[in-house]
Amino acid sequence: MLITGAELADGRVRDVRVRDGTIVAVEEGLDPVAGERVVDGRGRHLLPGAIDVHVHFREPGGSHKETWETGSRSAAAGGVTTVVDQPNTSPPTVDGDAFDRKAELTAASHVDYGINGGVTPEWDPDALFDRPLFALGEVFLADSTGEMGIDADLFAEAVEAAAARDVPVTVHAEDATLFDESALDGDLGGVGTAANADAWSAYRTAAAEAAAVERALEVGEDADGRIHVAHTSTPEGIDAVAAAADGGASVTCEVTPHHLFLSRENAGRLGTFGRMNPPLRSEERRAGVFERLRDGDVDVVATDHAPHAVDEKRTGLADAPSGVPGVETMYPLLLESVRAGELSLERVRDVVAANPASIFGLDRKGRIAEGADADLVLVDLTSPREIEAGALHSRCGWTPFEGSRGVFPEMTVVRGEPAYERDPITGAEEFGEPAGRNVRER
Ligand SMILES: NC(=O)N[C@@H](CC(=O)O)C(=O)O
Ligand SMILES: [Zn+2]
Ligand SMILES: [Zn+2]
Repeated sequence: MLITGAELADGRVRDVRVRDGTIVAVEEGLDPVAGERVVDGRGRHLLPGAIDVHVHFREPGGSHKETWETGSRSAAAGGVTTVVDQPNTSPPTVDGDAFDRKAELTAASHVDYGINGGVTPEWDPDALFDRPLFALGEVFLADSTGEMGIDADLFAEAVEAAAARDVPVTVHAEDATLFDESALDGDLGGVGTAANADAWSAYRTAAAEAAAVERALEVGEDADGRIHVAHTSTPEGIDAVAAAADGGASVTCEVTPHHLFLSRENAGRLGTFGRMNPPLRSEERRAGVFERLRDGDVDVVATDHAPHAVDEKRTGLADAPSGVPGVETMYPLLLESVRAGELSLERVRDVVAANPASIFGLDRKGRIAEGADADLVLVDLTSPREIEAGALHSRCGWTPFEGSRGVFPEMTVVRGEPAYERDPITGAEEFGEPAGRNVRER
């Protein structure tokens, strides 16, 4: 495949040649060779495929919410070429058998993947570390979907075990002792009202995140381990990680599209569909998180793609499961911010591709350069579309970003094979055969 005349994130206009799944040339004036497919990239941008280090594809155990096939289809259509699946499936990915079972299901994946190992009192670290594990995580410091919250001692033990093998630990940082139980008492205004939806944000406080981030950083430092804080939802959490990193610690943080683009002001519209952990924050905190993305303290944007069925989300606040889908809309929303002049394209490239690749040691991924895997996304920054659930591919069938604008891929390529293509003229879509490969297999 030869992609001609596309602009790269740094402004260079280049032809990119792909052979046997690898980028073999990034040059000007390349001529097609016999039999080579030529893709006209003129007027478009060519970007590295996103590496989404935080998804919940729900299998095994939750196939009515999402499957490896539907989740990875959604990823490909959103320009995500590698996903990392989290362990709160059923059974949880905490031992060798559970890991192997999940690994079999990934045969349906349209994109490359990593499988994380989880930590519960029953976990089997030797069996997990023996396998092509992506990383530990998310390790839950408080209960979330799957009730995998663990205590301080087990957390320290897990971080030490990972540090001994130089494996990073992705942490869900909330401290349940600092949740405000009173926020869930009394009259919550009934299902579907703004007061009802907003109670979740009042309950799972910003202070609970800050305290847990501090604890994770301390434990990481004591063990000389590598800590990656998942879905950091507050400026305070991001600043704590940045300060520790400045002090020389091996720590990074991730933020989600929902904490960047939604706030408690959207609670009325979203109702229980806006319930997730950590919860939506004030508009002021949301703006602070976005500022830190723009200015450099945020290392990674990852989706925490956490699909639940519509009828599950429609129950009352107390019963609705936490989590929102997002794997297909992350790159589009960020690219729309680029189009609007709010973020630079290089910054977006770094947080979705280059940084996750370097933090998690994916040497062949996250960049457009000779010798790298040909994981590529072609986009037309002049053509945003309105986000509609009906046009997305997740099995869950809804999105918290309904009605927002996004710049969606024209084409997504995984190791040289088209995983998704949209005909810009007819709008018709095509998906390639499942091609996913464990990024730790090599
Ligand atoms: N974020 C969520 O609210 N839910 C996630 C679990 C998690 O990431 O905490 C899920 O798996 O549903
Ligand atoms: Zn989490
Ligand atoms: Zn998660």
